[in-house]
Amino acid sequence: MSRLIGRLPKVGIRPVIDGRELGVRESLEVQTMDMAKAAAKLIEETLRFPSGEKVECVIADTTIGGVADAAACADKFQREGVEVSLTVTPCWCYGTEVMDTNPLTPKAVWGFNGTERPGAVYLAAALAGYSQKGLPAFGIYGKEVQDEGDQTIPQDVSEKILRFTKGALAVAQMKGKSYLSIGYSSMGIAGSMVDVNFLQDYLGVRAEFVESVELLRRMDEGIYDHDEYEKALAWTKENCKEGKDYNSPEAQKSAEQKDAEWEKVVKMTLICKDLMNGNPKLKEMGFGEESKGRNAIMGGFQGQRQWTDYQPNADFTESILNSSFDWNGIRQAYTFATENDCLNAISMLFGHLLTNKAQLFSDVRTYWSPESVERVTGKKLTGIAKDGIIHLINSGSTTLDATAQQTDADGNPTMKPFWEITEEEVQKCLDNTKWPAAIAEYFRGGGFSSQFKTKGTIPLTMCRINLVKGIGPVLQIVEGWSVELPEDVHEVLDERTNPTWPTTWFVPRVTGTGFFKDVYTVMAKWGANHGAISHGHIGADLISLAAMLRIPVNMHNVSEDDVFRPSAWSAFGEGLEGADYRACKNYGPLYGFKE
Ligand SMILES: C[C@H](O)[C@@H](O)[C@@H](O)C(=O)CO
Ligand SMILES: [Mn+2]
Repeated sequence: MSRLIGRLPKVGIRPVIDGRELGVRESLEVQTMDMAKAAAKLIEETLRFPSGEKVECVIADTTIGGVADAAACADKFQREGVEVSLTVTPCWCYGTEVMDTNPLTPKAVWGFNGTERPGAVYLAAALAGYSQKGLPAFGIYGKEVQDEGDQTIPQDVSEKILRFTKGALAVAQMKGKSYLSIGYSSMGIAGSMVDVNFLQDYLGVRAEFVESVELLRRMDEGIYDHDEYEKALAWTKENCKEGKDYNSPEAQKSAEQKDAEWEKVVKMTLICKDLMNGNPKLKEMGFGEESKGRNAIMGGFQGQRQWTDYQPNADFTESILNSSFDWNGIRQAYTFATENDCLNAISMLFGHLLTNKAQLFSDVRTYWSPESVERVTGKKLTGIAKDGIIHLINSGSTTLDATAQQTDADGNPTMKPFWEITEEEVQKCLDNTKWPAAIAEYFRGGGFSSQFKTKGTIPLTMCRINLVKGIGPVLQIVEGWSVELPEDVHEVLDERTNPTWPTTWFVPRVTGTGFFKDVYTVMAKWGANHGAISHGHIGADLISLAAMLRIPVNMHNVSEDDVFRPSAWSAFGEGLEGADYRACKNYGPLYGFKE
């Protein structure tokens, strides 16, 4: 396994019970503990961290029948590094006496839907207590009544347990880590004006700043692993084939200049990794401070313009970091934004922590109506693309995994967590990517952009956090699919924009109403120039995660049945989206401590 940084938070399971001894408690001990064990088994057998390790659960030493038991459990959880709390019970318990009062731990309560003992009544009492005390908790209650001895976890319950746990673990993994800003504001892009207080208050993430000149210093002074550099350069020459040079003959660089640029972009990649997470090799070389890194769970590179006017762009660096492999083999993808768009990096991090997969970073560039496509290509869009497509494209930062050259068990194109990716699939991702010289009018300093197109049809979810003065952060989410256009249509559309960059043709799932009226409206409602795109339909997971972080969702196309938020959200009224805004405002940022 290849963990990038940090501790692995554990999931604490709290079996709560009716505390009345001499009959009631004793009769429930086994059933209650068994529920805890079943929940732990489900979580441990299903969930993994993006670094590949299995998620670990910690069960309280005893069932919890009153406040003394609850306190003993809280102590154990603290000792064991528990940062997520799931309470389970089949019976009546004393609501606030057995509750978990840690305000920073995301919480859920699963009340067994049976008839012999009132688990659901306890759930209602518990959730009322959590609401009254301002500690939002997710309530989990199966749709169908189960018999007393039934130890299975129904499908609807397991879905909710896993959705809650994935989101809560994402919250816990971010906490205490850093966003590493290399350079600062890029081309006036608001998302690159890193908002230190937003990171701190909402995510528990600190902002770390490094001036890009540090890359020059480390290159000039040889502060990188020289053996790794030789290996990386050889691998790059072997696997990263230069594409067509689209520059005018006068603007084209010589082969020697290009070779020198390749050497630089490879060094930049090594150095950015070291800046994020450190490297023991540097300590051996006498650079103790540099060897430590910045504890970064994500980062971004300004590039444009001061750096790129002068030096090769970081497209290679960004694409390789965001991929699930490099010269060292198959590994966890980094989360690394181009144009230092911190808000897009956070959106990518959400996707990465929820799916364990590498993420795409794109400009949400062009809405192509069927009419426009027909006008410029003479061809009609067909299949799922028939009502229009959105061109996702950007220099740098899109993972090479997004070539979608990996396959699932049924042979369909997909993107996978790194531990499921094979060497052959890595090779196919690389073989389907070319590296054309950067367009000189944008990138005077040169460099190489990754050029590929995403295979269709794979399910995708695009999301994006935006900061809105007066509200704070809001999250937008759109589920859809990649679509592959016939080569002649692709070429005409691609050549009109920047053919040196990676393209994903995206079809959002539209509903005919509101923000999802049609493809045009989805594009028109997008809140910024960038989107973070994850493989899979993960809108519901993102919605639950956003609620944990008190970030309202301003736009999504997830079915109402799949929207799962803390039970207190129902107290803010019936319209789900308006209630989400009111609830997030009421609770405020998770780490926004005020006097
Ligand atoms: C080359 C240009 O400056 C691009 O980088 C620009 O179109 C963007 O990506 C803006 O987000
Ligand atoms: Mn961009």
